[in-house]
Amino acid sequence: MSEEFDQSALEYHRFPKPGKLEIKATKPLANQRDLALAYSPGVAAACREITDDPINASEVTARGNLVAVISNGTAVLGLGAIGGLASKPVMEGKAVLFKQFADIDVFDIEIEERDPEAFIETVARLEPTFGGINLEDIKAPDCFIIEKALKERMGIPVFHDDQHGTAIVVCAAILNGLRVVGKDISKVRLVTAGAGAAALACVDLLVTLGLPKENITLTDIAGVVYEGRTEEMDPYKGRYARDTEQRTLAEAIEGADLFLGLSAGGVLKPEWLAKMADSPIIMALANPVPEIMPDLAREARPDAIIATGRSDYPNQVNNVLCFPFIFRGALDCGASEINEAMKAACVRAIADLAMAEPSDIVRAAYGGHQLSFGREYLIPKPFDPRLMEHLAPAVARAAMESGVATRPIADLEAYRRDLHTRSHRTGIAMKPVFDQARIAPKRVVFAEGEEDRVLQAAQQAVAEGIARPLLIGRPEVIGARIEALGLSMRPEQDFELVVPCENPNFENHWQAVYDRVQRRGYAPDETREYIRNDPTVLAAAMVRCGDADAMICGVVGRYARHLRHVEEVIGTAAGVTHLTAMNAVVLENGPLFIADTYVQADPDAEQLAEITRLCAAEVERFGLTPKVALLSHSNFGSHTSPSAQKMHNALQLLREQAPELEVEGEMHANLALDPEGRLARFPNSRLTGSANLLIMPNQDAANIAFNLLRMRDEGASLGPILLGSAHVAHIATPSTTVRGLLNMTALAAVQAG
Ligand SMILES: NC(=O)C1=CN([C@@H]2O[C@H](COP(=O)(O)OP(=O)(O)OC[C@H]3O[C@@H](n4cnc5c(N)ncnc54)[C@H](OP(=O)(O)O)[C@@H]3O)[C@@H](O)[C@H]2O)C=CC1
Ligand SMILES: CC(=O)C(=O)O
Ligand SMILES: [Mg+2]
Repeated sequence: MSEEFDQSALEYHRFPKPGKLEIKATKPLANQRDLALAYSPGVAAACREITDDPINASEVTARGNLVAVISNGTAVLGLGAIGGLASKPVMEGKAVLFKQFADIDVFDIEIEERDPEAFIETVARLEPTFGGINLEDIKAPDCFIIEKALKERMGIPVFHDDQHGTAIVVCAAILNGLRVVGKDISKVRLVTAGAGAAALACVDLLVTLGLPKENITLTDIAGVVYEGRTEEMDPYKGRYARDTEQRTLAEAIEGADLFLGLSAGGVLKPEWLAKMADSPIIMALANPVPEIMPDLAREARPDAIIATGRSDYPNQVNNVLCFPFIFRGALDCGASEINEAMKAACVRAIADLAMAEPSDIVRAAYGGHQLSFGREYLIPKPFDPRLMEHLAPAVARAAMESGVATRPIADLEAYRRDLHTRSHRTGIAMKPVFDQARIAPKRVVFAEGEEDRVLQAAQQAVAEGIARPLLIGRPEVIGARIEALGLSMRPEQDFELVVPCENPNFENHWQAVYDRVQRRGYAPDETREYIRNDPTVLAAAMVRCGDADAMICGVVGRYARHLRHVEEVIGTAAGVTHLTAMNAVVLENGPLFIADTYVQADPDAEQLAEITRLCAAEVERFGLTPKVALLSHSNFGSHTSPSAQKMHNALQLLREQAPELEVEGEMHANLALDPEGRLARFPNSRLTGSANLLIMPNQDAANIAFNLLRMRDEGASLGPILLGSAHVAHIATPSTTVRGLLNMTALAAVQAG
């Protein structure tokens, strides 16, 4: 690892606050009443709930979602017995991974105690605090004794991550690796470097999956684990002691199909690899330095599949793919333990997910690399947002079927959907829209049907059952891109191809367009060209003629060009004078809508009133009551500039046109979002609570505010949502993600309903 990288890691840990964690309150504590509820006397009511029935602890405390990551620092990564204090960065790190990947809260607990019995006594007494115990970086064989005793004594899941988390991920990777090289698990030979916590758990699980015990050779610091060896032996490795003359890893590796390193950096020499069998699988999983660096292994054996525990090489085999999700499933069904059936379910779920279509978010997180199942993509990536929704329900189902779930989940499919929503923040805002779209899926035509993002969004729309995509493009290009992206949707069955040069409804389409544009200077011939050459025009014509229910364009090219086509061919709905565009940023407490971000550059008061009405109606689709603030540099008449005056006038118009609407203005942005500040400044405000729809005086303000918030909030955003058109049409932007397009598809389908 370079010095520069180490320096960056230290800065990451030091600034802006030391460490990686803090505690955050989930309830307000702003006044005397909150204090009385949170603490004495109110808290006593919560205590009594638990004394009445201990199961209520998961309802009135954070326990049901709280896991202890506990270590005594005796086998910290591959750094050895560096002690509890020095292990703290790793344990804080595990806590962050639990939170980030599965929304599980963690207290990291480092205990300075190397005697297993004393350690067991300490941990066993923590049961009231936690919903689960994740033991971490405790050396073998102590970890076996500790885990067994704690499992017996505690009524909550106890899981030694370095054993079982690692074994689950390793087994998924090996099963998939063998699939790639076409070898049968019952015929392969395995040699390990390491015979400790991780290695022994891995070989145990591999044996249950069908790898014959006699095909396994363990090696450790003293070499091959053979029958009769006395040095550095314990009964746990003794189970795999072999009757063999081999004494070193260099000898044992001969003819092996699999190398599994869970020991220390650099113990595998490149020159030994030549002796391995054809297409060997080399898993060098010691952290942070693997048993062999992948480039050296690749040079020595170009035919090998290579994996490490690190994120900077392909095939990261690391227990992070398991522990957040196995605990998510176990906690959510109140599992009293994590048993063999739950582990097996997790192995299968990880292995299967690698073969499903990779997600756009994973691609984005990994620099847009092509990720399809194969030698360099054996198992999913840690940033794959699908992990939680695939693994946790599989684990919960296994817990329920094996009788260890104290709070069984009645509807596992609804649970999966809920997890999906939790792993995609925009999903929470979009949930009511998706639910509605599923009721009667509509035909949505995509103008840029050859684009990768469109194809991925279409695939997801099919999988979610929210729309039937119609893709404009060349069949051979669309087919090739579907193949390259590893998507499973098929023409006719899942989507329709719309080929511009073979358009059977061309006559209808051109006539419909001509009706709209003949007075805009287009001759019949030009109109024909217009449709043939521009897929946005064709998509608009299809919607106009009823051959599609809604259209989406704009993934390529300028917004203004697409807008012109939509205005020309589709136009505004009856009673609407102008189109308008609204975006939303999804904040922690819900979406904040902003308009007009793309269409009207400098709307007057009349136009602002229309924008507000269109946007407010759309906000309701998200299951929200619109609360509108008309924003300005002026605060309730503090300025009389023309732009302040127009916001004031818009308010008067809205009071007449939509008297039921909760709208106020003109006001500063901070007061829109701060009800108490607003009340102090202007007690007669008719807006209650925080505004969820901000109407800006012009497009500059709207677009700038939206993009600022979007960057601040790491891109969780919706839109642009085009409003006021005679038929449903949406114009994406070149930066719209697959998820953004999927959200637009769901919205379009619902609007068309
Ligand atoms: N990628 C992943 O997800 C994970 C990786 N790991 C990595 O695996 C390694 C082992 O962890 P864990 O099992 O928890 O630790 P343990 O201390 O329980 O086991 C370590 C094992 O490695 C052996 N070993 C240590 N040094 C050498 C060496 N120089 N040559 C040969 N064997 C050696 C030890 O031998 P002996 O028994 O003789 O002491 C022991 O068998 C660490 O590097 C850790 O980072 C662990 C968990 C997950
Ligand atoms: C990944 C992990 O848990 C370890 O290296 O110890
Ligand atoms: Mg570990």
